[in-house]
Amino acid sequence: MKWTAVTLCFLLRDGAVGTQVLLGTKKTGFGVGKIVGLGGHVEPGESQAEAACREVYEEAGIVVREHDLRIAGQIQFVFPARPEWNMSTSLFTARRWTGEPAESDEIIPEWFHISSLPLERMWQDAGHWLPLALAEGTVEAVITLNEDNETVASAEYSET
Ligand SMILES: Nc1[nH]c(=O)nc2c1ncn2[C@H]1C[C@H](O)[C@@H](COP(=O)(O)OP(=O)(O)OP(=O)(O)O)O1
Repeated sequence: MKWTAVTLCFLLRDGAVGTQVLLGTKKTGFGVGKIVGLGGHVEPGESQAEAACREVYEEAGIVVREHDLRIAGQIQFVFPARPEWNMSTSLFTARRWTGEPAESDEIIPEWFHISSLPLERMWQDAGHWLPLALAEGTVEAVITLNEDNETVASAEYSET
């Protein structure tokens, strides 16, 4: 099976009323209209961490240094009806960065409380793995989508 290497990076900040995560509404491309994590394709010659930092900067104008990334796990997104969409996704979180989130051509960034994630506006599978990825451990998951490429056929995951 062919996997496209992609990343997702979740910036976290603590406020008076709990922890928030930076997500964003996708304006173009894959998952347009959905609220998603910042991230995207790993370019040739790039590490996954380098790609995560680059994508966060391109999508929201925020500078994250590689050593401030925490590895939060790995997800295989399987699209049996569109195998060319299969993605192997490296998850990261970060609590240190520089800059304020700014809208880009790709994303409208927005902070959300991790206790009230906008799951109804995200990929349906996010409810299976995102809360785990935002906790302190790591999550390993295989998410298989239905023929509609939207709803979840199966979700196998483990948390460490
Ligand atoms: N089922 C799924 N649930 C989810 O929450 N995120 C998913 C997903 N399947 C893919 N993703 C994420 C992983 C990756 O960060 C993103 C796809 O990469 P991109 O946003 O970079 O793609 P685009 O084609 O829009 O952009 P370019 O890389 O600029 O071509 O979608």
